[in-house]
Amino acid sequence: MARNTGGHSTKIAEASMAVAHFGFAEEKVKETLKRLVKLYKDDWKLIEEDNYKELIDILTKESNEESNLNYNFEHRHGQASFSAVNFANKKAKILGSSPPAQDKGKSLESPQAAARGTRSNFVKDKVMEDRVHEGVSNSSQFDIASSVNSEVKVSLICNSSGNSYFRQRSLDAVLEEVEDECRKTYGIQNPDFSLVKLMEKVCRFFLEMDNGSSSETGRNICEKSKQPEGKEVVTDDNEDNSTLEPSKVLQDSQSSEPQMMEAVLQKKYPIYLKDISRGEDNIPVPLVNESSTLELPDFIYIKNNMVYQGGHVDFSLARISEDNCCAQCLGDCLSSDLPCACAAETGGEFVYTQKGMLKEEFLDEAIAVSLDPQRKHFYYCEICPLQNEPQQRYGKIKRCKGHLTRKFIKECWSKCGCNKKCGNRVVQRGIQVALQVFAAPEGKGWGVQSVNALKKGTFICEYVGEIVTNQELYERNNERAAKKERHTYPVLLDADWGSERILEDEEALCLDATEFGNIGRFINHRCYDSNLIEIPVEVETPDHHYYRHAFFTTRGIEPMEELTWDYGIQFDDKHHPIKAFKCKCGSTGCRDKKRRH
Ligand SMILES: C[S@@+](CC[C@H](N)C(=O)[O-])C[C@H]1O[C@@H](n2cnc3c(N)ncnc32)[C@H](O)[C@@H]1O
Repeated sequence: MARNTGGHSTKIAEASMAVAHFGFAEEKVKETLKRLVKLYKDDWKLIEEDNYKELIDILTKESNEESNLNYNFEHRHGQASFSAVNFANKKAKILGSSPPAQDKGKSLESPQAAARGTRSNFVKDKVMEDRVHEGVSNSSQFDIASSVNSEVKVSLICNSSGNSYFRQRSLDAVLEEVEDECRKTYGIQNPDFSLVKLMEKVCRFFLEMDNGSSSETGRNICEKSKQPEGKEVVTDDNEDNSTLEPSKVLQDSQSSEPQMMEAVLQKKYPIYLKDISRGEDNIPVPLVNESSTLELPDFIYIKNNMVYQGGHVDFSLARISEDNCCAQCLGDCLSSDLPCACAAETGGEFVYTQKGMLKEEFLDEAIAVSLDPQRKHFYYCEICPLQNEPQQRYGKIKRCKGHLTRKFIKECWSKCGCNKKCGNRVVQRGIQVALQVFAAPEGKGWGVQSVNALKKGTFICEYVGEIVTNQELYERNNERAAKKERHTYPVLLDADWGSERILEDEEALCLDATEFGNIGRFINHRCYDSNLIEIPVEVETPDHHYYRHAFFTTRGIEPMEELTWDYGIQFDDKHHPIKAFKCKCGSTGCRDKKRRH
C-alpha cells in the first residue's frame, strides 16, 4: 500500500509511527529501516506493503533474539508465563512470516531462514502486542514453537515490572476467571468452552498448518485469472458417505481434530472448498456441494467494500467532528453509565447487548418498517437516479418507486477513545459465526446457510462489493445484459436519501458484488418473511451516502438453515434496470405473482 508521498524523513517518520504501538525502541526502528531502504533500493512500496509487515517481522525476530527468551515455562519474578502442550509423531517444519513475494531472493535474511539457526530446537512464530492499561504501557510477548519431535510450546510473557503487587496465583483460579470474562465479552454460550482446550487447538493448528496439505483448496475462486477453473477442487473418491448427516459433519468441524474433519468433509461433498475467502475473512468460508451440478462462482473475495473510480466516499478522519465520535471515552462504551455520543444516532441508547446481539426493540422496529404496507417510511425522489438513467433525466421523467428510509446504527470507530473491543463495534469486527456457501434448494443457485443454531439479533455478515455510482452501475448493467452475463443483485445505498438534498451522481452509490464481493453475495432472496434483515451501519463516514449494509437475524435460526433476505424487488417493475428473476422463495407472501399457484 503506497501511502507516502513525502520525502525520505517523512517516510521514516510514518513508518516509525505505524509500528510505534509494538513498543520497539525508536533507534532500533530507524536503524532497521535504513537497512531495508538500502536492501530495497529506496523502493518504499515494498517496505510499506502489508502495513510494514517486513519491518515488523525483522524487529520482532531481532528483539526476540536479544531478549534471550526463556523456554523453561517457569514463573519468574515480575513475569507470568504459560503453557506447554505436546503431540506425538508429527513432523515439525519451520513456520513464520515471509518477506514480500517479489523479493524472496534478496540477501537480507528472512525471519524463517534466521529462525533455523537459532539456539533453541523450537521454531518460533512470535507476535508482540502492546497493552495500555491505566496509562501504563506494558508489552506482552506471545510465542509459539514446535520441536522436531512435534512438541508445541506456547509462551505468553507479560511484563509486569513496576507492579509491586505481583504474586503467583493458582492457575485454575486464573483460568476460571478468564474463561468467565471471555464468555461475557465474546458471548460464548457453549458450557464446554475452556482456555486449555483453546490453547491445545492453537498448538494443533500450528502443527497442522505445518504439513501444508490442506489449506490451499478454494484459492481458484479468488485467483480466477491465474487458475484454471476447478483446479483445486477436491473431488469424491466414490466412497459412500451418504449416511453422514451434514449437521454431524459440521458438528465435527467444531471438534479438536481438524484434519479428520477435513477428510470427512472432502468425502461427503463432491465439491468442497475449505475457504473461499482465502483467509481474507475472520473465519473460513467453506463452499460445499453435494451434487456438483452448479458451476463454481467466478469472482474475487474481498472482506471490505472497495471504492470503484468515481464514487464519492470520503473516509478522512478530519470529517468526523467532536460530536460525531466519543474521543473522551475509555474502554468499553457499553459498560459506561452514560451512553456516549455515538449512541445519539439511535436515540441516546446503544442498540447492541453486551453479547454483541442487536436489541429486540430496535430489531422489531426495523422489521416492522421493512414490512410497511402503507409505504409511509418511503421517500420518493423528484428525479430518481435509479428510475431515470443519466442521459434520460432531461427528457420524460419516470416516477420514483420509492426508497425505504431505515434507521441507522452508528458504531464507535478510530477517532473514538474507546478500545477495539468496545461493545459498540460489532459489524466492523466482521463475521463471527460459522457460515457455508451451499447449493440452495429449488434451483436458486448458491446460497448461504448457518452451520449452528443462532439467536435472534445475531450479526451475520455485511454485503460487501465494489462501491459504484448509479451511473457506473447503469453502464455495467447494459454491458452485462448485452453479453448475457450473470450478475448478483446490486444493493442501493439509499437508506437515508429522504433526509438529504438531491444527490449528485457521484453521491448516489450502490454496492456491486458481481466481480468483487464477500459471502453476502450468495444470500438468496425471500419475500417478506426472510430470516435476515439489512441494517444500515455508519462506521467511518458521518454522512449517509455511504454506509455498511449489515445483515442480522430476524428470528432464531436452526443449524444448517438457509439464510435469506428480502431484496425489496418489485417483480412487476418492468423499468427496473435489472430484469427480475423468477422467484422461488417459497414464501406464502411471495410477490412474484406469476409464480404463485
Ligand atoms: C445475490 S445472488 C444470490 C446468489 C446466487 N444464488 C448465486 O448462485 O450466486 C442473486 C441471484 O440469485 C438468484 N436468486 C436469489 N434468490 C432467488 C429466489 N428467491 N428465487 C430464484 N432465484 C433466486 C437469482 O439468480 C439472483 O439474480
